[in-house]
Amino acid sequence: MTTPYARELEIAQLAVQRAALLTKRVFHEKAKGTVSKDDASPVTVGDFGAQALIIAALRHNFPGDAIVAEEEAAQLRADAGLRELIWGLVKGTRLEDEEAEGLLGGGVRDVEDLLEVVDLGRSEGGRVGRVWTLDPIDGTKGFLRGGQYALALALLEDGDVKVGVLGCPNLPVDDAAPLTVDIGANQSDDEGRGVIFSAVIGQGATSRPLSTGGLTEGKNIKMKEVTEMASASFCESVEAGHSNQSESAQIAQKLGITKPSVRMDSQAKYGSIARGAGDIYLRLPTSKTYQEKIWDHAGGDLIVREAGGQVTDTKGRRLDFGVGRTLASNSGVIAAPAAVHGQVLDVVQEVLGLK
Ligand SMILES: Nc1ncnc2c1ncn2[C@@H]1O[C@H](COP(=O)(O)OS(=O)(=O)O)[C@@H](OP(=O)(O)O)[C@H]1O
Ligand SMILES: [Mg+2]
Ligand SMILES: [Mg+2]
Ligand SMILES: [Mg+2]
Repeated sequence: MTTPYARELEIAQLAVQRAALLTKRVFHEKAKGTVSKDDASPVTVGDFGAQALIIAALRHNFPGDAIVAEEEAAQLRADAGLRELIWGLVKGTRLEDEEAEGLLGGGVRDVEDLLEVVDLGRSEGGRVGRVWTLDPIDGTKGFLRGGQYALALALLEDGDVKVGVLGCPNLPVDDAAPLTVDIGANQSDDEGRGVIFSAVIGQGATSRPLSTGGLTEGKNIKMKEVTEMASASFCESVEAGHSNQSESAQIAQKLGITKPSVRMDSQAKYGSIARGAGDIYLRLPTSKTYQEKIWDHAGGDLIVREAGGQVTDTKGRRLDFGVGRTLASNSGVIAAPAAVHGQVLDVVQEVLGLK
């Protein structure tokens, strides 16, 4: 019998690996084709290009599955220059290994098809059936700033995360490399950087170097044991608008944490704590109206849980990916080693006045 989700995992990892070739090219270009979305957040030719390449691989391999992806083609339909720029990048992006490229299959046919594949990610999600969540560049602000970013892909089945893949081109390959605090900019994908984190439900979590060809061998990863809070630190967002940083400082103080938080963009935070390079990921709501998006958390949630962690919101509920495109029934995120999650949750609730 084959291992459950083996094919989904292989395709997801290869699709992320191929799309990372494109995002790395854009990362090194000064002009990244940035446009502003309706909510004033940025999107680049890298986001659109990576979304097109990953969805083309899913369309070919799993034609019946629904896809919930972050970007949509409306802005490309209105801007011929922008879509030609993206098409130029997409058509030239192939894995160096022909067998791996063959497995992905299909590809994007032409500019018209580019718009079509991007818009295949408009599913409303939900509690029934197979749904892929895709964030082609998670941490676009980090990507623009020269910080961390991630290509994030996950498979939900009936609302549960079954497969999670995070490609992090700017993180060290070495699982034991310490996280540096000055991590909000000046990151690179030089030699020794670029990693894919993956997990399948019930099968543990792995990391492997991001390659330009086929998949390299993976290693199992585990969260670090936190024996005393004084030696731990939080891993948090860079953008002050994405997580309440003054409340997290109070929580750290109450827990006896003295080290400064490691601020890092994107789901690279989940990957970093899953491999034991960081300890605890905290994301505290900044507004009552913002709803977290499922593509910002699905992959990271499974990778951390499969590495020995627990992930809940600030009310202690598991993240619910089955309610649509957002985590409408959750508020904030606490990801920590299972043994200390309860202790962190207690203090979070005390500071937020939730108990
Ligand atoms: N107001 C608000 N509150 C919370 N979260 C928000 C908010 N606005 C945006 N986002 C989402 O944050 C995603 C990036 O999260 P990060 O934790 O990496 O943020 S940060 O860049 O480190 O600050 C980012 O993902 P990308 O758009 O893929 O970059 C957004 O989806
Ligand atoms: Mg995101
Ligand atoms: Mg994104
Ligand atoms: Mg975005």
